Amino acid sequence: MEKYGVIVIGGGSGGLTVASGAASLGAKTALIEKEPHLGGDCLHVGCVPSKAFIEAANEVHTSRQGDRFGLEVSGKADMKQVNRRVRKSIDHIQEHDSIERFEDLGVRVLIGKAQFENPHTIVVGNHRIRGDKIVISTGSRSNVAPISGLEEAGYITNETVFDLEWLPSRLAFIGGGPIGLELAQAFSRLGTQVTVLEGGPAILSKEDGDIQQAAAEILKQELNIVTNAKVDRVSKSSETKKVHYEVNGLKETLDVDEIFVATGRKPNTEGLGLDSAGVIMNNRGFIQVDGTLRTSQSHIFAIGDVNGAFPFTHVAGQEGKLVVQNALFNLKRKISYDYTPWNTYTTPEIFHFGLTQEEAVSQGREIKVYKTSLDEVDRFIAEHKSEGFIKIITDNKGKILGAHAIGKGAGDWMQVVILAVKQGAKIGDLSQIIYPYPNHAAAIERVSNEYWRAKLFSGFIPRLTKKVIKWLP
Ligand SMILES: Cc1cc2nc3c(=O)[nH]c(=O)nc-3n(C[C@H](O)[C@H](O)[C@H](O)COP(=O)(O)OP(=O)(O)OC[C@H]3O[C@@H](n4cnc5c(N)ncnc54)[C@H](O)[C@@H]3O)c2cc1C
Ligand SMILES: NC(=O)c1ccc[n+]([C@@H]2O[C@H](COP(=O)([O-])OP(=O)(O)OC[C@H]3O[C@@H](n4cnc5c(N)ncnc54)[C@H](O)[C@@H]3O)[C@@H](O)[C@H]2O)c1
Repeated sequence: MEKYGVIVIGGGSGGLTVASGAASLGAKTALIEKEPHLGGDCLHVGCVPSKAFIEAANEVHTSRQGDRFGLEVSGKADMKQVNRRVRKSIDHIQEHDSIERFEDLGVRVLIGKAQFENPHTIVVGNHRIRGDKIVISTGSRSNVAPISGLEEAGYITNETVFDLEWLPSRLAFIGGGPIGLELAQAFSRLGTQVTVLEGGPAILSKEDGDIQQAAAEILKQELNIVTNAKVDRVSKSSETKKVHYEVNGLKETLDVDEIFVATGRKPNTEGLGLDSAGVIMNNRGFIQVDGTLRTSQSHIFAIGDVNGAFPFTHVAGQEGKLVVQNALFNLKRKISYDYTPWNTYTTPEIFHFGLTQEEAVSQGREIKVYKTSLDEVDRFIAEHKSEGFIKIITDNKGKILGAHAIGKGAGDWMQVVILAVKQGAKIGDLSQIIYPYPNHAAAIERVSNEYWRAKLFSGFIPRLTKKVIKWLP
């Protein structure tokens, strides 16, 4: 039986980070992936294709608005062309995540489904391999809500949408989280009539309340969004799919050509033989880990979506880097999610960092909230893209507890705040750096000026300066 220092199960965002890190540091490393290619969900059915699809849809949308400048644009978007562009983006990045590249790094790549035989032994096809340390990074998949008639009528998810060869005229999205909304808006921009049925009282339930409200107002210009929608069943008559739902006690039926289900995620743990490994799961069905990302077996780690902490590519990567150290050097370093931001790539983009106002209040903190509309920031005004705002939540001393923004490119220009907080800077420090005029990040300067305005131009300081100025010659 072949023996390895580290065996990684799953060649996606988390697994690839561990495999390359462990091999580069000299550990004998094996990587097991069930698909014939590496890259995982993010590359094949997640982040990359969705962002390529969104960009294609945005280009179509912008072209259609050419009439504002006297240009005539007509015609229907060709889904085959759109998805060909999506494929091109995947193929480009696939080169970086190729099996050959990992083998060149010294990783033994085994293609096949991994199954634990015992806590140290894994079976993959005809191979039985043994690992001193094992890292599970098998990701997640759509948790399709159990809706009567859905299976019979058929539906699409992020796993099948990028293979569509035709553009649906009418599309229902069940679920108003980031997966649903990013793609719902993209379809709308390609020319589809889109309805989003969200079971909860608001879309984007993890966002700050003000952001949720603003996002709903903006997105409603392009999408029909129904909240508190209880989807009872789905039926099909000839080519039309019917979604039967109830809202505020009223029964409604929505006729569509296709249904996209985006009702959350569930971990890929089936068939892994976790019982044989002695690895236990938490009450949500995700693999239970401690702060060092060790499972109930101290030599087995679980990272990425499968541990249910934060389902993002950058988190899987961050966890992977920590596990390389903990696994190889028997360290007990703990993961910190304190500086974990995320973006939602709707138009406009949404940036999320730290506590929401609701979370800060529920923790009983005394907070101050600074908010500036983007229609006070010159660049957004010049570009006619001034929808949105920036909001920073601090404690009484100006320490940043949360930062949120909705606006053009917010996911990029708000990065400044993450660095500032990481360096221990407070809100006041954000106005002490120079923002080359007229960049978008000046929104940060503007909101931090609010802090100084409150501090300097009211209360004791202006009373004092008034007196000093009076006595000056
Ligand atoms: C539509 C969509 C858009 C998204 N957009 C973003 C975004 O913009 N930004 C962001 O940060 N995140 C985004 N995400 C989330 C992101 O894709 C995941 O958080 C990330 O892929 C998780 O990485 P992972 O390593 O845990 O899992 P994955 O990258 O999915 O890798 C898991 C791998 O394990 C393999 N595997 C599973 N079981 C076995 C087994 N038994 N044996 C061997 N191999 C196995 C799988 O085939 C897969 O390759 C998006 C997700 C979706 C669905
Ligand atoms: N830009 C990004 O970083 C990005 C993009 C897409 C996905 N992701 C990741 O993927 C994860 C999963 O995204 P998601 O949108 O599938 O999940 P989610 O859990 O965020 O949202 C699912 C939504 O579906 C609703 N829902 C559930 N059952 C329903 C039903 N029967 N009827 C109507 N509504 C129902 C829920 O109330 C919820 O609002 C996200 O948490 C995110 O971390 C990230």
